[in-house]
Amino acid sequence: MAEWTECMNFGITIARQASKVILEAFRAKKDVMLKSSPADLVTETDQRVEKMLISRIRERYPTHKFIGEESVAAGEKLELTDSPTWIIDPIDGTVNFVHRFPFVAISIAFAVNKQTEFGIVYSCVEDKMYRAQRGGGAFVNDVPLHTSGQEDITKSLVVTEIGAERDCLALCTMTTNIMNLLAIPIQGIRAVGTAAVDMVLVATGGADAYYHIGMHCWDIAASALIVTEAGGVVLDTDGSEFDMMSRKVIAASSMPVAKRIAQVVRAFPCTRDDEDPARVNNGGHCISSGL
Ligand SMILES: O=P(O)(O)O[C@H]1[C@H](O)[C@@H](O)[C@H](O)[C@@H](O)[C@@H]1O
Ligand SMILES: [Mg+2]
Ligand SMILES: [Mg+2]
Repeated sequence: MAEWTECMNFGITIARQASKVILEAFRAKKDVMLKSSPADLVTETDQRVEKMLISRIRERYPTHKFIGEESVAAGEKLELTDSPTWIIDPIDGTVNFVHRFPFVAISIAFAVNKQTEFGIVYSCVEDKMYRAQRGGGAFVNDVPLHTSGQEDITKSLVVTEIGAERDCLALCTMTTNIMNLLAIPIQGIRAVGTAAVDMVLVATGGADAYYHIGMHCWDIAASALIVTEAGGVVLDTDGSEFDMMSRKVIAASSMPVAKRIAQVVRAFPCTRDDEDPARVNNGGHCISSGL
């Protein structure tokens, strides 16, 4: 664990540097581009911040590998090997960034032998630095984090996102999931607009669970470790073992809450992050039945 502390501290330093670029652009006029749907946005700042993070890391750790959201969007192969790999979302919550909705985060995970060794989520506008090292606990601005430990789904506040999909199958699935959870009943549904912040709220105890279908490894790899190091549970939406490439996740305060959500929530078909998007006729996005 201590072996990667120096890397994590470097990640924290460059996240703070990148945040300055994001906050300066946050207030400025933005040129917005679309990716996989009318709600899947990217700006020049997303691309610039990712390039800045990767070049600074590469300068210090020339043998390390990268999985970056915008590098993959530009055609780079998404492959997690046993090599030390930085998994980066330069701006998580780009729709929020474009609208100046004050929740945008930099998410940086670091994996070796396909196991996440540390995770950093920097919520820039809030100035909250969430971090965790495997086996070392979870912290926000150096204060220890613990989940709520809630085991009763009827006393739970659940966070989710509608995501970027706008096809009928995805929208029907997402809204049906929300309706079925509310009918249990749970005490509320929230959506912050950034998967990374949604998920670290479970680590803070401010939410009792988060689930989502369709996000990517760079959205959640860091926050998944932060949740487990805060005493939480992270599973696939079908209740099986979490796999950061599956694009389906439940993060919860306890196993009973996680398992209860897995009983209710249904996923729509999604290509895995590590599947060749060329094999899928919609550019690697979640498959729509065209209903
Ligand atoms: O803002 P980005 O990095 O694109 O990540 C968002 C993702 O695109 C959406 O589909 C999810 O619903 C959000 O929670 C992610 O933050
Ligand atoms: Mg993201
Ligand atoms: Mg992003």
